This record gives sequence, C-alpha cells and structure tokens, in this order.
Amino acid sequence: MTDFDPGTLPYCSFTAPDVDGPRVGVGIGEGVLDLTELAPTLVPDHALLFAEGSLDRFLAAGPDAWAAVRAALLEHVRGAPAARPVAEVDLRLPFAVADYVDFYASRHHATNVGRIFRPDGDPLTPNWDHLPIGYHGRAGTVVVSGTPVHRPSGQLRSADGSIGFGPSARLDVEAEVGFVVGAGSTLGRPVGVEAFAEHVFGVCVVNDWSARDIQAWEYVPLGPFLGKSFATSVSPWIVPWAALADAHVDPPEPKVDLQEYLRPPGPGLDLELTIAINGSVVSHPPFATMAWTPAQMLAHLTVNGASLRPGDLFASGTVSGPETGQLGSLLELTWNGTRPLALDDGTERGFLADGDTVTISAAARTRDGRLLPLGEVEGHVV
Ligand SMILES: O=C(O)/C=C/C(=O)CC(=O)CC(=O)O
Ligand SMILES: [Ca+2]
Ligand SMILES: [Mg+2]
Repeated sequence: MTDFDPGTLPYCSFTAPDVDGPRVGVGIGEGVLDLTELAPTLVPDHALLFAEGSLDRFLAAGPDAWAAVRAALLEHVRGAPAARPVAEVDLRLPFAVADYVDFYASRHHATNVGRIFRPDGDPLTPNWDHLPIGYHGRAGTVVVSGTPVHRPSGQLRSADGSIGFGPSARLDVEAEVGFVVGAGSTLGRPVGVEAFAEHVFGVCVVNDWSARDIQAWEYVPLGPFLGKSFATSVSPWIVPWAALADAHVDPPEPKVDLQEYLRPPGPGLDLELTIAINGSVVSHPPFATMAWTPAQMLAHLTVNGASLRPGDLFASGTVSGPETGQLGSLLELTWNGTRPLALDDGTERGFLADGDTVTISAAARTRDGRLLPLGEVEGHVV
C-alpha cells in the first residue's frame, strides 16, 4: 500500500459500503479523505465538481480550479484530519478515459526492441531523434489497478513460418508513466510546450500489457494493434502535476536540432518505477533517462491541430534505463525469453505465467532528496 506524503495529495474515486455512490478521494498517508463530503464546506465554489464521485468534471474545470482546490486541501491537511484507511474502500477508474495515446520515448527501450524485432536493420528508425513516436491505443480497455488481465489469444507465427491461432505464449508488461489531460483544446490550434501545465492535470502509473508474439506478427506496417489493446492498467491515484514541481530535472540533450515546436523541452521528472512479479522485484526503471519530455509529447500530439478532450490519457512508452536492472519489459529483461529471470520463489520466467501478479510502483525524488511515493498499478494474469 502506498504511504502518501501530505504534500502529494493525489486524487482517486472510491466506493465504500457505508457511503452512497462513488466519492472523490484524496490520498494522505495510507488513508483517504472524502472530498465529495468535504467539498461543500472546504471549497464551496467548486463543490459541484465532486458531486458525481469521479474526476471528470474537476479535470474539465481547468488549472484555476485545480490550484484553488489543491491550496484548500494543503491547508486542510495541516490540521491532520482523520482519514479513512484506503484498505477499507474500493478504488475505481478515477475518470472516463477519452483518447489514449502511447509514446515510445525511451531511447534504451526503443534500441532494445529494435534489436530484438528488427535484428537486420538499424535499431532506431531515422525519425526517432526528430519526433516522439507514438500510436493511438484503445481507450475503452484502460482498466484500473486490480482488474484481472485475461491472457489474449490471437494469430501467431511459429519459428517455421506456419501461422496458427491460440493463447499468447509471450505475455509481457510495460512499465510506463501516464499523463492525464484535464482542460481540452480547440480543433485546429496546437498546444505548445509552454502550455503543458494549463492542460495536463496529473500523472499515473501505467502497465501497457503486451502480447509479444501477437504483436510481432501483426504490427507491420500499421503498428501495435491487438497485441496491446486487450488491457492497459492504470493506478487508481492521479498525482497532480503541481505536486511534482520539486522533482523536475533537465532531460538528456537531443542528438539533432529539433523543430521549434519541440523547444524548449520542458522538464523531465526524477521518478523511479519498480516492477515486481509475485513480490519479487525485477527492475527499477528510471524516468529521468527518457529522451522526450511530457511537454514535447503533448506538443507533438497536437501539432497537426488535433484537439484535446478532458480525460485524454497519454503514456510515455516503456521506461528503460541503460542498465540491466532498469529495463521496463520482460522482452528486454529476458531478451525475448532467451535468458529467463529467477524469481524469489525459485521459479523462472521468460514471459508471464497464468496466476502471476505484476505490481508497478512509482516514487519521485525531490531536489532535496525526499522520496514521494506516487502509487502503484497491479494486475493478475488469468
Ligand atoms: O518497436 C516496435 O516495433 C514496438 C514497440 C512497442 O512495443 C510499442 C510500445 O508500446 C511503445 C513503448 O511502450 O515504448
Ligand atoms: Ca507501451
Ligand atoms: Mg496495452
């Protein structure tokens, strides 16, 4: 369970046996405050935003409302209010996911995947250094942490080239950071790097489940499709972007002169993910090594005039660092299953087995060395 710092104040949506309907919650320590109940006295001008028990209206309300509510909450928690234990509530998907986009912003991940899937060519395609590559995913199958993940079936190509159909034998995880859009934008008007914080409300942890065998056969030439659309899990807590100000870092220097709309890059984040399978920690992917920042991703996503809607979610792409213990997928950690990983219980994994539970957690590191837990996303393979 995540122990939230009182300055983080992440938002969730929950139900509990003793309250009516869903509620908007705010995480503090291992507890949750009922913001739907508190709002009429704490933030009377904004109370209606929380009445439905999801974040949808609050996201759409925009940055002034976000700042006013966060300021009132920061003041409120100084009085150490009693919070309900998170363990006693059911955490729900906190907002209706509008569009879902997944990027490919880790140089280390993209290089490793290129080597594995396209051993005869350059690992990075010529566009990689010039733009944050992404694809549109499936918003309707974004599920909250704790939702069981069904092993997908699909077309598979055997080593001898024959085509068959069956359950994926290469079910994998991708540890990512997700960015939740609040305020929408106007069709035809790009959102520049400098406008990031006016549109992006906050951050969550993402597991982009991937069936590598389905993916490897289907993805040419249009990219990921059924190998990834069966489920994408997100943490139930959305950490406000404003809570991460002390964890900003400069991103790595670009390798080419970037187009003007991708400059200045905006901040990276000093944030570490941890991947555990059945409780065995297998990796610590470092977000600070990502080549593209979230502001560059948003600018690129809208540079053609595509508009944003409240609830749009874009994920960073798999976070992999340069070291073996920093890789964000089993594809890389086991080099496509050829070097199985030993788990603490004495078993080995090339890819996921039925019954496995995968937990990805995140923590940000502040400039003064504090560690801020940001929540976790868990999924059980059935
Ligand atoms: O290079 C490829 O063919 C595909 C790579 C991916 O798995 C795409 C993806 O989900 C992006 C990412 O998570 O970094
Ligand atoms: Ca991905
Ligand atoms: Mg997915």
